[in-house]
Amino acid sequence: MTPYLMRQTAVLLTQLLTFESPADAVVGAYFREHRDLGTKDRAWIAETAYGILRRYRYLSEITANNDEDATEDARKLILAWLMKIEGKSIRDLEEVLDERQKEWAVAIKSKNSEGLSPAALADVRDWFWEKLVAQYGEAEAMTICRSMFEQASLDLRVNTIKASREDVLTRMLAENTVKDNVIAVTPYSPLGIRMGARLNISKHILFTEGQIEVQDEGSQLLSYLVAPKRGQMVADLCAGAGGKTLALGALMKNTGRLYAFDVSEKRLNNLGKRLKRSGLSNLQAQVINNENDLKLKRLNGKFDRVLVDAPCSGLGTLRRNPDLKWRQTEQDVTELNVKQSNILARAAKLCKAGGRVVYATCSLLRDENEAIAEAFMAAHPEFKLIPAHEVLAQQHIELNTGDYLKLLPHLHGTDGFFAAVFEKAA
Ligand SMILES: C[S@@+](CC[C@H](N)C(=O)[O-])C[C@H]1O[C@@H](n2cnc3c(N)ncnc32)[C@H](O)[C@@H]1O
Repeated sequence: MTPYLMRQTAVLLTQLLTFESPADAVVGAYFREHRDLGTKDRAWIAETAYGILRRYRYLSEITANNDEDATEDARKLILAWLMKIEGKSIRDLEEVLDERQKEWAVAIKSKNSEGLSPAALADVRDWFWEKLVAQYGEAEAMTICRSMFEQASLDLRVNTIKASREDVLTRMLAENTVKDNVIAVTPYSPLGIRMGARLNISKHILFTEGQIEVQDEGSQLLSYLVAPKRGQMVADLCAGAGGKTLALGALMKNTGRLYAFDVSEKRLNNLGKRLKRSGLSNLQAQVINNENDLKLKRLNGKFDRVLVDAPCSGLGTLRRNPDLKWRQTEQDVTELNVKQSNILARAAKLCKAGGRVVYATCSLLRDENEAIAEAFMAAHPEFKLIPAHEVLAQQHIELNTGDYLKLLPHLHGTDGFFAAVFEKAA
């Protein structure tokens, strides 16, 4: 660490802590504006800033920031991060600190976690903590929150339209793609590869040629839960940039018809770019105004499978998006619940008799998960719940989390996901 790096990180952190935009967008824009920063410096700045976002509440409480000077507060947070989380001593940092910063360091050193609330120790907002405790109990809620302090692994999905997992693994091992070959198959997804070390895969030839995609193992499993068959009609109603759509297309072996809908043109454009690499030709993307868009009407009752990867709080992805802890409010979740129910109800109409609807989120909250699924079943007696583990077992994936698929980072090594499979009476 140098005074220069400290300054750069403090400026970036000050922007991040306004919580006006998603952290990945802020960091991306910052690096585009500071092209002079070298690779190592960028890595240090990004890792420090993300680390602080993960531990923001705890670090803020022990630095007792005064909120008067945002850059000064950011510098205190960096110091607290280095000392309390990275284990640096005042002596380690002495050379890079000015006199005032040394005083801050002495004050930070004297602080411990005594007197901090459980929510502060879990590093989440009170409302989220209370919901987690009500669902999981205090001990597991703490384990879940702490598991989100870790960086997520980099998971890849092999695109079976173009390659096999064996071939990709052999090639990566042969060329030493990851230093020390910290690379393995994923425990559950038959198409996943997990990289133990972070690297920029987007320039790798296997990526540019479309043989691999970046996709969390949990997200890969959701596509298996949809279990589309060759030649079927499948809709991805909230396709976004198409992480799951592309996986579905590959599972369909590029046959049948796959529709990708989303309200965001920008996200569907990103899907377009990924589609070119994928080699899929069975996919049609369409922007809709909302789930009641008239464009969907002619498709009522036509689909064998409908995936609702619903807009959600994203609170299962805090390892990757720690800023969501501070940006999402309880009110946001209540508003999302209305959208989630409406989109799921619309999916029910698109589904044909004997077909299936899969409802999924990357949230940990009952309000966005079980509560939506239960209300759906109560309002739609023509649908029955198919146990998720049975659907996975039929595809030789041994993973039993009960009738619903419920993935948690500390148990499954994936992001937090929820999914329910509903089948419409024939
Ligand atoms: C969880 S994200 C989807 C991620 C995507 N399936 C993937 O795997 O990359 C939810 C998506 O729902 C979209 N969305 C929000 N409201 C919608 C609506 N009423 N109808 C369809 N899509 C909607 C958002 O634009 C967002 O892209």
